[in-house]
Amino acid sequence: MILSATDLCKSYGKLQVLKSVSIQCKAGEICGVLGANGAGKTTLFKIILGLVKPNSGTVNLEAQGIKPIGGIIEKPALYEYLNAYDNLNLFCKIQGLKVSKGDILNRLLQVGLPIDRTDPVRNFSMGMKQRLGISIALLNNPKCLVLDEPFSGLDPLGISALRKLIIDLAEKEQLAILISSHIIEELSKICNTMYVMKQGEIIKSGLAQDIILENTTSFSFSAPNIKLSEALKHYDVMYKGEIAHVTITTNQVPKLIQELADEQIFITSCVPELDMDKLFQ
Ligand SMILES: Nc1ncnc2c1ncn2[C@@H]1O[C@H](COP(=O)(O)OP(=O)(O)OP(=O)(O)O)[C@@H](O)[C@H]1O
Repeated sequence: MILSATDLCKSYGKLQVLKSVSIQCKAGEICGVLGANGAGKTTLFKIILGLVKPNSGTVNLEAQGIKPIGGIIEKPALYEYLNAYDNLNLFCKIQGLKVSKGDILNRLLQVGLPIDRTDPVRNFSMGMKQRLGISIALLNNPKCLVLDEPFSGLDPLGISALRKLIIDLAEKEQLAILISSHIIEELSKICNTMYVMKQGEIIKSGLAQDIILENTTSFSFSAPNIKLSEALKHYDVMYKGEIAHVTITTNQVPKLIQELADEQIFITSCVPELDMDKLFQ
């Protein structure tokens, strides 16, 4: 296990922000922390990064080297008036790294940044700033990367490009990556494991796929002739055009698809719909 945080507690005055939080992440794993605003995600990440001291509990990092962990909290801290190259060069100096011009250009390429952009990073899109932030976080080769709400403020294309970069870093570099978000769809597409946080406590944890399926109480089925189904009359169903929203558990889905196929209704898509109340119960 690269990262093991155990029984972390943190209070600000009377407010208990973290109540015995334990979390683990291994090499090559992308681990999501899902929680509503104020659940304590940023505080947890700050403690893991060593920026805030917990009242009790431990953070153990199984990594050698001068920087076992790197990360971005809230948004990347960049020198807005410098260009990407100069930002990276300056952070290399701050972190005591001797690098050539070629190394810096390679690092920009690694995170998919154009090396011909010489204008200040204040002109950069949020997605480009996140990439540069990740490049800075990766200096000195940490084994663990912590990204607090990395998708916030990005458009769908930016989200998908950043998702690809994060998956590559986990798979190719075998980094242990911790990501927070309050949007489950963002985490479900990228995480292997997931922790659900509510008011400073971990209320659920496990494989991301299992958590999603266990908390899915309805599916939407699409087919051009779905409204003609007799089988669906035996289910709790609501129609919207060619889509039927059916209250059904995951293990009932194959039977329903078979019943529909027997009626010559061939499903073109079947999408699980998470029950957020159940998820945060
Ligand atoms: N330095 C601080 N002093 C006092 N209270 C704080 C401090 N930092 C965080 N808090 C409080 O701790 C709680 C958890 O905050 P935190 O930022 O960790 O939550 P979060 O899950 O990251 O929320 P968000 O998704 O809105 O960023 C909030 O009630 C917040 O106001």
